[in-house]
Amino acid sequence: MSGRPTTEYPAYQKLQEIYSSEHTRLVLKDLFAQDPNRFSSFSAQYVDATDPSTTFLLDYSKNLITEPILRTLLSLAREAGVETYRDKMFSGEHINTSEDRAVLHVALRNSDEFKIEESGVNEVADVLNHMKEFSESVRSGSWRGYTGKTIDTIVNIGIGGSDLGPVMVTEALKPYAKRDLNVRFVSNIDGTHLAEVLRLCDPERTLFIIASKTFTTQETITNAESAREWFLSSARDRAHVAKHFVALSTNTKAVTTFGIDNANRFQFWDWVGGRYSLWSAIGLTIALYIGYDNFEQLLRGAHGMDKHFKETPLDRNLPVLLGVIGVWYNNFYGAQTHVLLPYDQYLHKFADYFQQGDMESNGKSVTKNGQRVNYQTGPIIWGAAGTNGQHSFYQLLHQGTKLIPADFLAPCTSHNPIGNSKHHRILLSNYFAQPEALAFGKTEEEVRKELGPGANEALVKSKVFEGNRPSNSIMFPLLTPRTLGALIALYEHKIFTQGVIWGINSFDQMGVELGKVLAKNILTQLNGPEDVKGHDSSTTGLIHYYQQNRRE
Ligand SMILES: O=P(O)(O)OC[C@H]1O[C@H](O)[C@@H](O)[C@@H](O)[C@@H]1O
Repeated sequence: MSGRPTTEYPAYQKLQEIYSSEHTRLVLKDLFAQDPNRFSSFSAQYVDATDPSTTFLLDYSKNLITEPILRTLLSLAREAGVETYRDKMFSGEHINTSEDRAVLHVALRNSDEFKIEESGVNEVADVLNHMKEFSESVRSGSWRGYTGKTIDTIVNIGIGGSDLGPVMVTEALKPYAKRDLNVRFVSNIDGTHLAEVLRLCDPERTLFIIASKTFTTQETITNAESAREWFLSSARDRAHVAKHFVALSTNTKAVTTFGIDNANRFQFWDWVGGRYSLWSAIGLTIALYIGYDNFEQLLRGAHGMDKHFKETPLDRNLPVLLGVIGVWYNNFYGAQTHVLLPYDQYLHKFADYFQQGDMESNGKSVTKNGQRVNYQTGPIIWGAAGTNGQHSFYQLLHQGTKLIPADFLAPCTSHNPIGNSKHHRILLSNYFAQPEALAFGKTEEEVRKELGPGANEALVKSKVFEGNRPSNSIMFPLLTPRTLGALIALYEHKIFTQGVIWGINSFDQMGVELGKVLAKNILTQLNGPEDVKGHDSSTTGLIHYYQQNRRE
């Protein structure tokens, strides 16, 4: 994150040479045949230092790497200053230079271990207590709505980082949830989202959580105002808002203006980036759903990974290993995307979550010093829960023309062992089979043998799997709050590592601004064709079409 283009580091140039001279010889089948110990050399077990039951295995042996390549990739991380910038982050230095802010999501889950000087850090424990008290009163039924009834539905209104984290985690940790409490999410400005959720709510028993770091986000404020209107059409008296609306925000003034009691505001700070905020007050919906103690376990799990990232030498540092291996494909093999494939239905929002986490962080094309990069930065992140993907897009993973590095994740034990774990064994057999098929493929010779003499030539070719498609596999005993915390932090620090290597600022998001500004202007021009001014002919034509065809 020094802002130096990554191509200037000696290790980068060395990697370029290695790639040019060796990549045709990097064949997984051969690498495994040559080294019977490849799995043990290229895998590692993570164990939380204070809770050995929080553990996972990372197998990175099915990657197109050798020891010298990995060593050179780690040299690149060192030359780019990953260790220095990691320490700067943990000590509260303002590494988000464009916004002059510290980057301290690690302080939100710090059980007092790392000493961090930054205003607000000493308030973290108070906010957690506030969240504990509040979530316990709602869950126990002592918090009552305006007619004296208990709360049975939480509606989280927020977008981006104020939505995706709570959505992903409440889905992932459903087995720990209070099942008689419904959680619903409204993010999209499309009135359909709010309308369909409100249809499921009883105003006497619904609690709205207005989640917005800035409390100025158009979608969230508009949805919150409409929700308040809906609520007041039953409750009538504005004084009842206090029992049904709480805010999670850094913006005290805007929350008060909205009419939310200061006692019902949960504070956080500008050093928490939206996409790193589920650990802050933004996690209130999570605490309400799974209980504060489980929320705390989630924080502890992340803290364990923070310690690992901070203290482990780079060659055994799991986020760093994932980061540099990703750089290898992204910058040398020209891979454009990275796919996340959790074989756990509870993790079905994992890829959606890390689309923001990764793409908003590393989707940048200038360095921290303002120089246009002449190399690739953040990959396109996508994915879906296994085995569904196998029946849709895996065809392209196996036989398409693109290289798509993949991460496969799975629990050894299911929370739902129905049929004596029959389902889970089938699920896992697929989890094991897919990376194997991707890596080792199926040769023409094997296909011929299978089809027998005289087989149609085109058919033979179409059944060949070239293989040599890389993947990481991550396995954990059970998806617990603590394990999930560790896994999320693993990916957060991977993203950090890559951002430092690419010399970009992973912590601002200027790219979301332009569209917002244009939309505000266009909103004032939608009445009639005479209002539409200052656009290209395409935009003008589209707005005119809308004006001619709307039925309002
Ligand atoms: O929480 P807020 O302030 O409503 O922001 C919601 C989202 O807005 C923008 O799209 C970006 O800044 C995101 O990073 C952020 O998560």
